[in-house]
Amino acid sequence: METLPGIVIMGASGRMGRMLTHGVLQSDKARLIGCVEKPGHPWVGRDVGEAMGGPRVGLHVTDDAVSAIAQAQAVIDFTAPAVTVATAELAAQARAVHVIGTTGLGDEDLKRLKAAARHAVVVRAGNMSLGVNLLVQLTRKVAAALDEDFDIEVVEAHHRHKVDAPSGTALMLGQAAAEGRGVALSEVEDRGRDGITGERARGAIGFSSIRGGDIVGEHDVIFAGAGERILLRHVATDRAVFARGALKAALWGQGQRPGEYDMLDVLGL
Ligand SMILES: NC(=O)C1=CN([C@@H]2O[C@H](COP(=O)(O)OP(=O)(O)OC[C@H]3O[C@@H](n4cnc5c(N)ncnc54)[C@H](O)[C@@H]3O)[C@@H](O)[C@H]2O)C=CC1
Ligand SMILES: O=C(O)C1=N[C@H](C(=O)O)C[C@H](O)C1
Repeated sequence: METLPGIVIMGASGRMGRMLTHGVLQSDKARLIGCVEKPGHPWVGRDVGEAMGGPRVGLHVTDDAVSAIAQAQAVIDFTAPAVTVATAELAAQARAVHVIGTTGLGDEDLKRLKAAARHAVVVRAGNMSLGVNLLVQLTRKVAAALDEDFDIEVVEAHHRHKVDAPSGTALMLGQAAAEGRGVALSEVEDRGRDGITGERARGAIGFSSIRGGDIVGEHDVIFAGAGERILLRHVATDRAVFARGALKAALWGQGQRPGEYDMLDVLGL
């Protein structure tokens, strides 16, 4: 069915790349037209189905991102900041929807994504699951309802291979809490406590990160007052929740005007 949007997966052999490849292959709403890996990766040149340990699917993994993306209607990208910024330029040239799950992007990276979004649809979120995006909205509401007598702490836990901290999700939750309180996150965030830190600053939003084993992704937002605590929690047990959200975003983005969007736009939350 040539009319279904053609999707390219960046970082196809990664933890998320495999989930995404599987998800698009299973979908009756999209076609998998490209799987990209970095030059020299052992999967390059192999059939992606076989590389994943299953039957052949007739699509070979490539390291030629330029040619793959030129044919795409959407590119799904859960890789690393430098790869994502380079991919944004290719997706913009192809006018393809760029769905970005990559976290750990810096201010300079974000500027370059904004530039790409002048020409194409860019959907970016530190977490693409329905549950976390709902939690973002709940966090904003609870933070707006409580004053600074309630201390806000965001605690996240991930697998031992994760390279960035705090997680992209923790930052989304911290941002929502700050917006609920009507303050700038940059003014109140408190990261990486160690040593004699002094008492907690009133109004601070604290972040803590746990890394270990195969934890998929867990996030708590704690509102700690005198004599009571409210805990909002999301636990991901299967990366398929992120892949489902990313595919939904790739399909939603077809026909949207160029610009920057997030999963709240996609999910209508
Ligand atoms: N927004 C969300 O819902 C989620 C975001 N993430 C984020 O996605 C990113 C990737 O996470 P994982 O899959 O766990 O990492 P991973 O390390 O398993 O996968 C990254 C893949 O990108 C590939 N890659 C590196 N350079 C490349 C290049 N030039 N071209 C093509 N591929 C290249 C690597 O070889 C690797 O296979 C991280 O930033 C993570 O935080 C992860 C899960 C959910
Ligand atoms: O690296 C991961 O694995 C995850 N990264 C995202 C994040 O940084 O929040 C989303 C999810 O929690 C898994």
